This record gives sequence, C-alpha cells and structure tokens, in this order.
Amino acid sequence: MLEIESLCVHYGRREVLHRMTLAPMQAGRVTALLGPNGSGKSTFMRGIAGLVRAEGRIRLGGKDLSSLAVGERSRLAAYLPQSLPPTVHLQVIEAVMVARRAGEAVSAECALRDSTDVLEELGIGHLALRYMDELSGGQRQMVGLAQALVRRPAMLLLDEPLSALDLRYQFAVMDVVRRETRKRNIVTLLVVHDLNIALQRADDVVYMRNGRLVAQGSVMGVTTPEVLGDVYGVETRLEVCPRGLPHVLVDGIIGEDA
Ligand SMILES: Nc1ncnc2c1ncn2[C@@H]1O[C@H](COP(=O)(O)OP(=O)(O)OP(=O)(O)O)[C@@H](O)[C@H]1O
Repeated sequence: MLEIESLCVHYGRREVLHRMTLAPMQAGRVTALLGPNGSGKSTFMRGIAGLVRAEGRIRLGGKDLSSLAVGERSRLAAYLPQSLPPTVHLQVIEAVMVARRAGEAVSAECALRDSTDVLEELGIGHLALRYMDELSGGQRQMVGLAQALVRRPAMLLLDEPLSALDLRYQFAVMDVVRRETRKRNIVTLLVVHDLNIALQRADDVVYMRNGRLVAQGSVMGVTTPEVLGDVYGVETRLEVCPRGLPHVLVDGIIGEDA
C-alpha cells in the first residue's frame, strides 16, 4: 500500500505541488493519474520516485521511502520516464539484464533467467536478440516495462507509457500492466492522457489540477461531468458502452459558445 501525506515540491522558489494528501493506494490495483498539461503529474511521480526533492511523507508497505538508500528506493519504486533515454547499441536481453543487476548483486545466470522470463511474460521474447536502437517506439516502451518489472519492484511508476503507441498497442500495454499489477501484487501508478483508455483499464483514478488533488477514488465513483469540468474545463457526457465500460464524450469547452 502506498501512503502519501502533505507532498510538496518546489522548483527553485516556485511551489508546484501543494501539500497533496491522498487516500492509501492499494497493492494489486492500477491507478491512473490524470490532469491537464502542467498540472504536476510528472512532478508527483518523480517526487515519489525520489528524483526531485519532495517534502511530506511517502510510505510504501509501511516503509518511509525517504529513509531508504537511493539504490533500495529505486529498486522498490521502479520509475519509467516520459521520454526513454537514448538507446545504446545493446541487445534487448542485455539491456534487461543490466536493469536486473542494477538494483541487486545477482549472478549473470540468474539475471539471464529472470530477464528471459520477464520478456516471455510480456510477450516480447522474440525481441531478445534484437538491438535496442533498432526497435520501434512501441517495442522500446515494452522493453522499458520489462526493465522496470525485472527489478521486482513493490511499486511501478509509469509516466505516459502509452504516448508512443498505436491504438491497439495502448490497450495491449494497459492489459499487461493490469495483469502484472495483480499477479505481482504491486502498487501501479501511471500517467495517461487518453481519458477513455484510463477509465476503461484503470481501477482507480486521481484527478489533479494546478498541483492540487481534485478527486480520488474508483473510476466510476469519482468520474463525473462536474469533476471533468473542474479538471479540464470541458463539457462532457459519460456513457456506459455495451461491455459496461465508461466512455467520455466531450461536447465542448466550458465558457465557449458552440
Ligand atoms: N525541472 C523543472 N524546473 C522548473 N519547473 C518545472 C520543471 N519541471 C516541470 N516544471 C514546471 O512544473 C509544473 C508541472 O510540470 P509537470 O511536468 O509535473 O506537469 P505534467 O502534469 O506532468 O505536464 P504534462 O502533462 O504536460 O507532461 C509546470 O508548470 C512546469 O513548467
């Protein structure tokens, strides 16, 4: 379980996150972090991962993350950044093995076994011998996910993992993320811009605006036209599609005549 209390982040003298306190996020559930551009989503994720200095309390499974050594913290909280680092000329299997051995001293055999397993689990075993700098954006995104999962984290922080993906791949990656979150019983928090994918595939949502929490809860529990109007400034209707999944239709921008 992830607990966040009074999280504040400053860039220089400017406060970007303002004392954000959230209800505990349970392991085995996927939470989508939603909000307009510049609302502080990446900063929030980076604050949890320890990549920017944050005040407040962040506890994962009862452990205060700020009390952990950097290596231990980054092993427990695997962070996949918005833009993946430039690729090196490594084979996929080597890149995943490097990630496996970064957080923990394990033998090459063990790293190879774990890396092979995770690539198979994600359905990308066939990419193992391909070179990282020859992959498509979507394939690299999947390898990034493999690199995060191979470290056996207790929490996955994924910053816009769907941004480089085509429509089918977006759903496929969300399905993999859901499955692994449940199987490994980890806390997963991800930033997604496509509201409908988030609503259809996440368990819970956190809406933020201007560095503040607007609403948090189950997808259907808190997603209302009022909340969406407050967060995004748009007029919406919420429909339920035949498979019982929510779907948002945007009618216009609040305050603008049609
Ligand atoms: N390194 C930085 N230095 C100074 N200001 C920053 C820095 N990174 C982000 N900011 C500012 O902090 C605010 C929040 O940015 P952040 O990237 O967290 O928002 P976001 O919700 O993730 O946006 P987007 O959806 O566009 O990726 C913005 O006003 C941004 O300009």
